[in-house]
Amino acid sequence: MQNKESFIVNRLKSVGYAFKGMLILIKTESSIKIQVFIAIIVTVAGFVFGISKTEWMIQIGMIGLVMSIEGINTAIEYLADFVHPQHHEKIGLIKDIAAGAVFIASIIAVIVGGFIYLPKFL
Ligand SMILES: Nc1ncnc2c1ncn2[C@@H]1O[C@H](COP(=O)(O)OP(=O)(O)OP(=O)(O)O)[C@@H](O)[C@H]1O
Repeated sequence: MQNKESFIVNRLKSVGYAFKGMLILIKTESSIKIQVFIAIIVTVAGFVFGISKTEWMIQIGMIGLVMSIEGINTAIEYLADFVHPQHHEKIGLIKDIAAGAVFIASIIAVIVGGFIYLPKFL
């Protein structure tokens, strides 16, 4: 019983740490602030254009995809600066690849956004 309780307490603590990490990300990273702003704009657009339930699910999925990869990219940047604060070609490569992942997700999100909203104007 004690084991089960400590399991639940540990899970709750982990959720708390993850929540703290999310707040740090939103408070300190300018790129994620821009993404939050875009997420608000497309959410408002979703209501204005009355997008379908499926379109909402896809839109929310895209927002989650971009923001979560941005979070991982930020963590990689912090880790890279921590393990090697000096300028190094490999650190630059690691950071560029991590940023490339965000770029891929963002391009996909823009294309998906086009599929959702362009027909509303045509
Ligand atoms: N220590 C380093 N050694 C080599 N190149 C680096 C180093 N730090 C950064 N760079 C290069 O500069 C670019 C920008 O790095 P930086 O850490 O400022 O990321 P950023 O994309 O500006 O991040 P942010 O999301 O915080 O705006 C990297 O993608 C990399 O090409």
